[in-house]
Amino acid sequence: MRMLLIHADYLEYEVRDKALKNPEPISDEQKKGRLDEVLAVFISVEKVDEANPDEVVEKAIAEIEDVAKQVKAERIFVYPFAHLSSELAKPGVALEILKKIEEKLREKGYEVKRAPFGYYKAFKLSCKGHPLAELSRTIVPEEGVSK
Ligand SMILES: C[C@@H](O)[C@H](N)C(=O)N[C@H]1[C@@H](O)[C@H](n2cnc3c(N)ncnc32)O[C@@H]1CO
Repeated sequence: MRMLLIHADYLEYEVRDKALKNPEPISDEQKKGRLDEVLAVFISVEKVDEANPDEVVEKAIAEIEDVAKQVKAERIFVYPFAHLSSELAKPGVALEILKKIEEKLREKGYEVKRAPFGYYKAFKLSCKGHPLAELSRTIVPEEGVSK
């Protein structure tokens, strides 16, 4: 999994066209979204993650929470982003992993939004520009370690 983490004044998106034949079904309300004072997390789920999705979710939560605490962000925007890797996981697996990340961050008390999966989206992002405002993380499941 590849993550780009941007601490921002705001992130807003608007759904445009389908980017997959069967994108995630969404309500009219989900066609636009915005969060202010947010840690935006752009995530590419990778093929290697398919070996142990639960472990990758746990590691992603730990990394995201570590950065959120450092930048004192209480809102997190989980943003599916297929452009951080050339070895993408299948859409079905990727969506399940992204949903689990969203749910677990919410359980930890963060205000969380997740941008719709499987669409082209316009977005506006206002990066704060401080030294920790732009970070990236790479997460891989342990080789062959079964739970
Ligand atoms: C296109 C661009 O504007 C938009 N931002 C976009 O990337 N859309 C992606 C993700 O929402 C999702 N998607 C599919 N596979 C994956 C994956 N492995 N990991 C993350 N997202 C995925 O499906 C879309 C097409 O790849």
